[in-house]
Amino acid sequence: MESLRDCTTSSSATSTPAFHTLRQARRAALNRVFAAVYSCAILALLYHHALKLIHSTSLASFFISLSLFISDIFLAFMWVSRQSFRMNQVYRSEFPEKLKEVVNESDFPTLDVFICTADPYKEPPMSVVNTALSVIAYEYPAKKVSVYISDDGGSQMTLFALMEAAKFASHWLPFCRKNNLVDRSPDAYFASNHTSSSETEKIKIMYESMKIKVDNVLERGKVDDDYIIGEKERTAFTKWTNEFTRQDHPPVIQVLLDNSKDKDISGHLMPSLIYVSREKSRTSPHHFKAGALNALVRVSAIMTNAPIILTLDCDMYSNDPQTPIRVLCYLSDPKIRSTLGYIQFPQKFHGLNESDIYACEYKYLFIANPSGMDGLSGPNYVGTGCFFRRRALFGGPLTMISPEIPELNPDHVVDKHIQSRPILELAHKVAGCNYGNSTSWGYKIGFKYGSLVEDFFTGYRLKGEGWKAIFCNPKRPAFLGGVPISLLDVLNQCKRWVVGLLEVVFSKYNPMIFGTRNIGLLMGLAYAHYSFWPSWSIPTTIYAFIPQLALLNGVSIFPKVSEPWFFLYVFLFLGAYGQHLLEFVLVGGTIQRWWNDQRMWMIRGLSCFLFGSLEYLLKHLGISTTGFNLTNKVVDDEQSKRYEQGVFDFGVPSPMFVPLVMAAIINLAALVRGLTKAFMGRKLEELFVQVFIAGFVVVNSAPIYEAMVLRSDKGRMPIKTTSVSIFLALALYVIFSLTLRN
Ligand SMILES: O=c1ccn([C@@H]2O[C@H](COP(=O)(O)OP(=O)(O)O[C@H]3O[C@H](CO)[C@@H](O)[C@H](O)[C@H]3O)[C@@H](O)[C@H]2O)c(=O)[nH]1
Ligand SMILES: [Mn+2]
Repeated sequence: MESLRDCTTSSSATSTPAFHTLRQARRAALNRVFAAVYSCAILALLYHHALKLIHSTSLASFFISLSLFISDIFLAFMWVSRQSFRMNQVYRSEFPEKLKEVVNESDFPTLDVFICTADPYKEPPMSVVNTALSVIAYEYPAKKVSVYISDDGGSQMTLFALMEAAKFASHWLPFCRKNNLVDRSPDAYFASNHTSSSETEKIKIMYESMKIKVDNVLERGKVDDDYIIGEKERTAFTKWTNEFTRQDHPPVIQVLLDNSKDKDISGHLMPSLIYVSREKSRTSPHHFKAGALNALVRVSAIMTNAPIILTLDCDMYSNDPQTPIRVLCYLSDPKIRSTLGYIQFPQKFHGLNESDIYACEYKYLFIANPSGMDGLSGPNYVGTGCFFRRRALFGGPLTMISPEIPELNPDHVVDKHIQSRPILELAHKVAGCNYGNSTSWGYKIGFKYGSLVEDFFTGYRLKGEGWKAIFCNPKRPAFLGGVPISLLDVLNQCKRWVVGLLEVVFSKYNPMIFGTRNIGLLMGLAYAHYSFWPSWSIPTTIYAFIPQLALLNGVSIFPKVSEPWFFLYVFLFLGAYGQHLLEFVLVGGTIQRWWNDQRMWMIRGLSCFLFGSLEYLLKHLGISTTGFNLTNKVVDDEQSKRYEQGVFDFGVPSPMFVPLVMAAIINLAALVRGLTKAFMGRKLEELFVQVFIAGFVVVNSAPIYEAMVLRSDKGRMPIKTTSVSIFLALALYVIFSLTLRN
């Protein structure tokens, strides 16, 4: 890194062109004006609610008004905090080509890549292999790249797959270089429209046979003797004794490629590839992914100690071999270097269906909002596709916190060979499960413990320490990951996030207090917006049931169409939805995907946000212990066919579906009731807003009705869920009606 700094300061003296530029979004001013107008409308609405509360005539009407008031306060808070993303959106461009002309390769800093995996059955080893190969094949000096795989599953199958990958790499790397490939994940390449030649066929056969071997091993559940060829490999597998389980085992560190001596078939050196499975013991906490990353920070410090660290999830392969050079465009800039903690690329996905039915693209979370935070002090860390300065993990820019041994220091120069005895011994020691426990790892240094969204929490804490970050969103996505393709997987993932976010809310680092004080009002609000995500469930649940139950009982709770307040509601609704649609389309979304995005917000509000909050409560009270439930990455054929057709997958019963089905039923009933009244000639003036909301929910619930009544495939709504929900919806109706009458 030192050398890079030298080279760029000297080149900037001769006024080299900038390697990156920044542009402010043109609509910032417009956004601010709209924000001012919309704020007035919100204040008027709250005033209207206050009046209604004061003038309520019965206990029931008081409670209804109160519930609407509370919902709108939450919506108002979410709206206000969201404005922080809209105040100063910026767009960046980088010029890697220019950098390559000016900076010498030998001055490039070294790079340590971390890839996390945790379970061979939920995260297929072949997907880890593809991710690993895609970064091993980076267009970056091989001598400067080391790829570390953290295997929290402690699986010999994963190690075996990576051994195979190391062998395959010696053919794959020259092939990529020679044909100048951009798709360097073999799976992505072979699935793409590639040119066919005898050479391609040969390498494809090689790839397929590796795949068959790896899948065979996975099927058998262990690595049979006939698959083990070399002596070195045999010794590696002897670690898997009878006592070895994934929760209880010694550390395993295996150097599979060594960039000081291993060459590919064309005689070029290859990057290092190192398998690490940290020690596990049932009696010591392992802190899930944050723990795994910290173990890698330590092990890599001992072995290579690169100043730049790239973190990747096992399913996020590189989609552009130039990415590290793009990153250098920022890291080499002396003007921003001193406080630059990390550079985050957006999470983008392959294999989304056309209308993205589950809205897993998370356009706001991964694209629109980060460019807003980038105009402040930088995007949040999203766990993958992020280049860190190693130094940023050791205290603030001005207040370096030294680790307990000098070898872990970010400045330490490794002067021994990675396979030398002292290095391997120390690496095993720092991969020990008790190693981090008595030190500041996870609290003051490294990735931060204490939240299931360790990424969100770590990025936020780094900002608090004074680090800045950059959002880098090139046209060709730098990384591509997989998305869950069944509704339950989507909701479970989001539920875990909710638990993690609430852990941040109820810690001493609450963004509204600690955040606004330490990282500025707007940044604090931005982090607050995320950490209060679960609170969406409150307005969503209230709006999904109260107006409709009131409608079923013929009680009007919103302004009449002829009243001026009605227009306030119209403005608030159209303003919010209109702005959402506009922003969504501006970041490249289609109208259909926008529709599904807003639908998923309703769905999440009634399911994972609600259940996640409950789970947090149980965890907090010590009643349950939720851990990091991995997102499933294995797909069955039928399921993926349904996904491709854009059909919702319910399949297995889950309590999270119950409120969804209840809402679908109650809204349909309310709509029918409202419409029959209208047909019978009664004026709907008083009930119009309620009928409209019911209608809106019904339209959004179309896939639920279909799954309940029309479908017979395996992804249909389980009968059990439907019947429980019908019963509960009836009960809710009866209770509500009785309360209204008393
Ligand atoms: O004990 C654990 C648990 C998970 N992981 C790894 O963490 C990554 C993310 O897990 P996944 O199940 O894919 O979670 P997602 O919800 O899809 O991931 C998002 O949310 C996580 C926080 O909840 C972040 O860590 C991720 O980077 C972010 O993409 C995977 O590579 C896992 O192998 C571990 O290494 N050890
Ligand atoms: Mn994931």
